[in-house]
Amino acid sequence: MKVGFIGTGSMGSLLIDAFVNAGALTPSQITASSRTFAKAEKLAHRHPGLNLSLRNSDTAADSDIVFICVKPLEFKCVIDEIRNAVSPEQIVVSITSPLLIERLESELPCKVSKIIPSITNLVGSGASLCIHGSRINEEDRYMLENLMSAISKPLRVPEAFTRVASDFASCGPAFLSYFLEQWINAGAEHTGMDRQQLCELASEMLLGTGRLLTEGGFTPAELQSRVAVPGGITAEALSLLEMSLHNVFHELIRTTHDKYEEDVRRADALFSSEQLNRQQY
Ligand SMILES: NC(=O)C1=CN([C@@H]2O[C@H](COP(=O)(O)OP(=O)(O)OC[C@H]3O[C@@H](n4cnc5c(N)ncnc54)[C@H](OP(=O)(O)O)[C@@H]3O)[C@@H](O)[C@H]2O)C=CC1
Ligand SMILES: O=C(O)[C@@H]1CCC=N1
Repeated sequence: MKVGFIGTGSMGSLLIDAFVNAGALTPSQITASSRTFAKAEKLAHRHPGLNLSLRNSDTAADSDIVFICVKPLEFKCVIDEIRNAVSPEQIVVSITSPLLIERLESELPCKVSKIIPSITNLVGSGASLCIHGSRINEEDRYMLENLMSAISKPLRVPEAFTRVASDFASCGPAFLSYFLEQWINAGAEHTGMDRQQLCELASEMLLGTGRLLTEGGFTPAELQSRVAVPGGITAEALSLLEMSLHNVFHELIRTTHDKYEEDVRRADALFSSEQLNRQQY
């Protein structure tokens, strides 16, 4: 199996590092191209044997599966470059959610899926969200999800729920890290304890909490009631959080969904305006 990566910025290189480190792909199975070629060269230096292409169309033509790892508004440019280089048996995977499957299928003559990774996949953890297009068959699904299972827990989600699922799986590490950073800073400022040590404590706590929620059989509500002894310190602080953060999570979901809708519209408009031009001439 040959796998291509178009765009070796943060996520493109993370996926290549993760697949190679997990032994799921050898460097010689991979071809990469990127706008700033030096970023692709850096990867080839890290993974001797990895193939580089100057043109996205060559990356696409050389691969059974092509991951497109660019930002939503950069997508059209890439699609225009690869449209004539892919054939019906190849699979193009978008790692960004605002490009809709319907749009990708109408623009490309091949099979398409969206697979939304997470920074947690770098350490072989966290989920990857799989949304498969109508041309993907059972064998393709198995191949894609088997590949993703080397670095993550692949979960199928309906396209309509991509945003909320991605809020947790992909944005979540940033949200939780923000929460921890504020908490660590406050702890250090109030008590004088070393930030680094607090960060170590917080990180171990997060890891343990994740394990209790996955392997330990706890729900978030059960964890809270087990820790917060009646009349104790945790209960007091939980009441404060309940009062202070009550509405924040509804607003968070609204915010991510509004931005997503805007990105869908803007990414789609790039394709639609050209379609209109094509119809006029
Ligand atoms: N960051 C995250 O945790 C997650 C991100 N994603 C999605 O991944 C996508 C990429 O994000 P991220 O990797 O952080 O972004 P980056 O900007 O770091 O990476 C995008 C890369 O694509 C390159 N690029 C842009 N246009 C082209 C082109 N026409 N041909 C070849 N390469 C091109 C850019 O080149 P140049 O270096 O010149 O800018 C850049 O290196 C986003 O859409 C995001 O939604 C999904 C899940 C998690
Ligand atoms: O911030 C973003 O747009 C991307 C989507 C998921 C994680 N990062």
